[in-house]
Amino acid sequence: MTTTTPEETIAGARDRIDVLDDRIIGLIQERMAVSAVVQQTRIASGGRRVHLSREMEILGRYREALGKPGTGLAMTLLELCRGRV
Ligand SMILES: O=C(O)C(=O)C[C@]1(C(=O)O)C=C[C@@H](O)C=C1
Repeated sequence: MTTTTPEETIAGARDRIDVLDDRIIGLIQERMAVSAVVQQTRIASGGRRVHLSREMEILGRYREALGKPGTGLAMTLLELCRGRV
């Protein structure tokens, strides 16, 4: 029987975290591109970049799923997607 050392367990878990972080970053970049389409379309038809009620919906969703830090995460995501307001 082979035993796994704590160092090996940690190294393996960190490899998985790196893979997950790459996927998360890819998803964020995809979200930014989709968000840009929505914003550009709204602006081209005379609207504003920011849509507050939609942002409230998104903040609520993240908070419900992840608790209070979820709100901060959603705010950071929104800033990445539409810039600072
Ligand atoms: O859903 C929209 O109307 C968007 O423009 C997308 C988005 C987002 O990234 O989620 C970006 C800016 C708006 O203020 C609200 C939401």
